[in-house]
Amino acid sequence: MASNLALQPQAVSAPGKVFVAGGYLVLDRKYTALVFGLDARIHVEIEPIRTKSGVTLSEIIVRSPQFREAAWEYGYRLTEGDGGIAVTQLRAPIAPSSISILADQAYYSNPGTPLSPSSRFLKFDVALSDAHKTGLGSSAALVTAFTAAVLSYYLSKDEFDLEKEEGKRVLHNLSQASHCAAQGKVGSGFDIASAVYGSCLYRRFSPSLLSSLPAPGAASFAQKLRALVEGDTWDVEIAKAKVKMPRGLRLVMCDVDCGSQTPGMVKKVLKWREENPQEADRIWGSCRGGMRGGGGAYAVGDGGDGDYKKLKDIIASNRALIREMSKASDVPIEPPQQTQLLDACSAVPGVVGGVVPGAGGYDAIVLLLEDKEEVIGELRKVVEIWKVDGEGDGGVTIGKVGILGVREDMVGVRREDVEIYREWITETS
Ligand SMILES: Nc1ncnc2c1ncn2[C@@H]1O[C@H](COP(=O)(O)OP(=O)(O)O)[C@@H](O)[C@H]1O
Ligand SMILES: C[C@@](O)(CCOP(=O)(O)OP(=O)(O)O)CC(=O)O
Repeated sequence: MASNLALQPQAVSAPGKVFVAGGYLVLDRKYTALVFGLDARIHVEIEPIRTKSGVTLSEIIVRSPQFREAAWEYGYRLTEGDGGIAVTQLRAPIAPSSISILADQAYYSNPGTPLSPSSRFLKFDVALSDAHKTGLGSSAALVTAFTAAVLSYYLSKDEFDLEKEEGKRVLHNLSQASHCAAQGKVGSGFDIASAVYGSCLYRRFSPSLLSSLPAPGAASFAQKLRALVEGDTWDVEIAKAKVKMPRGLRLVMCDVDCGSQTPGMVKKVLKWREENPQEADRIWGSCRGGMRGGGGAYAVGDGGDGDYKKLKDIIASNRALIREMSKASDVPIEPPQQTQLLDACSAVPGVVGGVVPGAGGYDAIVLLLEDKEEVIGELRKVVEIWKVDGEGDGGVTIGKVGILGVREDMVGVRREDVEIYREWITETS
C-alpha cells in the first residue's frame, strides 16, 4: 500500500445500464444476457481530507454534494486474525469530505440547477431519499466507481491499474462482492459487469463463490476475499466484442410514470420455473435461441439495407416469448399497458422495435431506432400525448411517458480528470 505522502487525488466514473435481453434467464448460468452501458455515468472523486485547521483526521468521509444532508462519516481500524479493515459509521456530524459522489442528470428525474454555467452536474434541492430514480443502475455504477477510486488511491499503479485487463478483472470481482454485501442479496450481477466493461454479453458467476466467504471482519475474511477476487475461480463470462450497435441505430429509453410497483417479481418467476420445469425450459430455450440471433444481429447490423427486418423479427419473437412467460407465471413482465405502448412506438417510421428492460413491469421501455432527429421527433409526438384509457390490467394506470436524455455507450469504467469536480469539493472545517 502506498505511504500517506504518496496519496494523490483520483477520480473514476462508471456507466449506468439498460438490460435489453435475457431478463430472469441470466440468473441461471446456462443463459446469457445482452446489456448496454449508457452515457449517464456516476463519478467518484477521492482525495486526502483537507482541514482548514490542518488537523489530521483518521476518517473517511463520503459526500453526495448534489443532495441535501448527504454526508456519511466512517472510522476504520485493522481487525485481528486478518479479518480485514473494519469500517464503522460514526455519529459525529462533521461536514465535508474526502470522497465525493457525483451523478449525471439522467439518473434522477428531479429538476436540478447547475452550480455554474459550465457545470456538468446539477444540484438537486432534495435529500437523496427523496430523489426520483430513473432506474439506470445507480447503485452498481456507484459501487464500481467507488471501488475503483479507492483502489486507485490506496494502491500503487503496480498493484492496481484500471487501464489494464487484470485491473478491470479484479475491480469487477471485488465490486460484485461489495454490491452483493451492500444489497444483501445475490442478483446476476449484470449491472456491475456493464459498469466495468460497458455494453456486453454476460454470463453470471456461480453464486457459491460468494456464499463460501466468511462474514466481513471475521477471521481470515481479508485473505479469503483477496484470494477469491484475484484468483482464477471466478467463472464469469463477459463478451464485449460480440456487442456493437448496428451503424445508424441507437437506443432510446422512456420513463413511464405509474402508480404501482410490483415487488417480488424475480421470486415469483423463479417459483413458477421450479413448479413448471417443462414449460419454463421450453420458453427459456426459445428465448435463448432468440438471444443468439439478437446478440449476433446487434453485433453485425442488418446487412445495411435499411429496413432492419431481421432485427424486427427477432425483437417481435422475443417479446412474444416474454408475454408467454408473463402469462404463465402471472408476473407483469410485459403487461398489456406496455404492449400497447411498445406497439405504438414500434409503428413510428424509423423505430426498429422495443422491449421492457430488465425485470420488466410498468416503469420503463427501451427502443431501438434510426439515429435521426426526425425519428426521435415523431416518437416524441407519440409518447408525449400517450394515455391508456381507464385503469389497465392488474389495476395499474400508466401515466406520463418521458424520453430520457441517454443513449447506449460502449465505454465502461474510466479514469477522470479530478479538476472536473473542483467546484463541488469543499474543505473539512
Ligand atoms: N448520488 C448518490 N449518492 C449516494 N448514493 C447514491 C446516489 N445515487 C444512488 N445512490 C445509492 O444507490 C441506491 C440505489 O440503488 P437501487 O435501488 O438498486 O437503484 P438503481 O436501480 O438505480 O441501481 C440508493 O439507495 C442509494 O443508496
Ligand atoms: C430480473 C433480472 O434478470 C434483471 C433485472 O434487471 P433490472 O434492470 O430490472 O434491474 P434493477 O436495476 O436491479 O431493477 C435480475 C438480475 O439479473 O439480477
